[in-house]
Amino acid sequence: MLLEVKGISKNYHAGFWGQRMVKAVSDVSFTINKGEIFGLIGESGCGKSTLTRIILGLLKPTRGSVFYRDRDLTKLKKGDWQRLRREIQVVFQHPQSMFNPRRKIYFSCAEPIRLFKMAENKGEEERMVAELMERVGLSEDQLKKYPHELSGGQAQRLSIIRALSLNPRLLICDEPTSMLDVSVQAQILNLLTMNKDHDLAMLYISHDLEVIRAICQRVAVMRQGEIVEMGTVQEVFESPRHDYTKHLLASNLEV
Ligand SMILES: Nc1ncnc2c1ncn2[C@@H]1O[C@H](COP(=O)(O)OP(=O)(O)OP(=O)(O)O)[C@@H](O)[C@H]1O
Repeated sequence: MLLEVKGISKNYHAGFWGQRMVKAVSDVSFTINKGEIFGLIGESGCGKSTLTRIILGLLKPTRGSVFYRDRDLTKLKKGDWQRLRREIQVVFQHPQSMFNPRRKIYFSCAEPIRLFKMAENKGEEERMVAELMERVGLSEDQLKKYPHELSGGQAQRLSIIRALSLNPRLLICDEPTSMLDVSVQAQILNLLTMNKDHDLAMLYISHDLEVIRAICQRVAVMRQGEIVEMGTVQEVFESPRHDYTKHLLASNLEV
């Protein structure tokens, strides 16, 4: 097992005086195995972002633990996180947020190479960046551009390749295709799944049932902060047990 989310709950204090309590996530547990793609389906506001931020150590849970290779991520110190950052990468819905808007694309592509001291010298760094560009099918001219000059699909392809270039063990994908055209979505999914044989595990968060069905092995359905159903993709899609899942599948609506 690579990741174990164990009894995670998160309450927020809302309202002007913080007197109202919002239960954003309630007692959520699941595991992700090495190399597995685990899907999390949920409507807007069900607590997906809160959960993602807890796994990434950006938010402390009210209760529960997140074990990554037997270490509790909720108790890690900053220095320990720096070492783990390379192993746990994330791809967001808005790829532009991964790039520094004032620096050219080259800067952002070379950033992880510099951060993790992956290149011996400038020449090697440039070769590594050029290789990244080739892997996503973008010309090297794009490196001289600024992030806002890239299309959403180009930016997402780069953010994925940038994350994968660090050879992470876990990739958290938070609605990576929801802002993109259908034609571009397929490219993104190909890029994500081409690394399948490299033991890369993924937490794939989406409201797109078709995508989840196509790429995941197991799936959890989340509603109002709780997991209402979990199983293999076959179990959940072919014999759903919970009314909410049945409703989602029957209406075949995007959540
Ligand atoms: N800082 C906060 N203070 C108070 N309530 C919050 C806070 N952040 C989130 N919430 C509430 O917690 C619940 C879960 O929010 P969260 O952002 O995790 O959901 P989500 O599934 O990621 O939604 P979306 O897809 O729209 O981002 C929502 O009801 C939200 O209003």
